[in-house]
Amino acid sequence: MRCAVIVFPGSNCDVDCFHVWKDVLGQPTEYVFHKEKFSPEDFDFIILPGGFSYGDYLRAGAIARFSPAMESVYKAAEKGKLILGICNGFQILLEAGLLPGAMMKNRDLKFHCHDVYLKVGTTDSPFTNMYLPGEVVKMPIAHGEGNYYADAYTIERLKREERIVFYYSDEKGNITDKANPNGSLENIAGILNEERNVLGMMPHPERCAEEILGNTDGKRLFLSILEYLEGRVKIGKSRRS
Ligand SMILES: NC(=O)CC[C@H](N)C(=O)O
Repeated sequence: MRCAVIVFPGSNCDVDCFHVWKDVLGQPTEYVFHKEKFSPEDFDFIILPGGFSYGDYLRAGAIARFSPAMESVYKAAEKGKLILGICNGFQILLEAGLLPGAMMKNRDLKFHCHDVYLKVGTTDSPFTNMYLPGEVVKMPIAHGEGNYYADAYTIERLKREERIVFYYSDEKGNITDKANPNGSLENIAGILNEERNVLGMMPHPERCAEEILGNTDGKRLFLSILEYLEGRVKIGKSRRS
């Protein structure tokens, strides 16, 4: 299944994402420079990687969302292609309006770089079908602007439609303020769009997708995508009003 990793000026997780899809999962993978456009038919899956696109000037993701490649990302999203935004990629998806809400600076104004526990909020998605409902996993975070905010109506809707994919939790899965590294509303670490083909998440699954890294909890996210793209799982069993 063909994957594009979009490279913005300042991306720094592009190589890791490329490596996971290409070498760990053995799938065709290409870099697409942010100035290039492509057709929705060219790829099955698109990654907006982490980093500091345009130096995080203005707000993280605020400039990158105007890149020519983003026009192609919009079109691909509309056609139902899978889009995964990790960290800065999530910030870009928010700025682009492909996901609802906004990121603010972490509540303690510090850059957080450490492992976190995450409670899986839904397995009914192309990205999380290989996890168990309510499972607790561990992934690294590394960001200064991960404090997710949305208005009360949007939060209510995200919950009702089971679009909160990961919550920051403690090791036992309790969603507490202490386990919240950045002040995100409802401990939100990742969300889906309404159609469930776009996921934005602050933790880095590509940094925990191989034994050699001491943690493979992120690998199942990429395996879930492959399961879905190869037609072995269907989504839409459990949800939506
Ligand atoms: N790892 C990343 O993607 C860096 C995140 C980012 N631009 C921030 O500090 O908020």
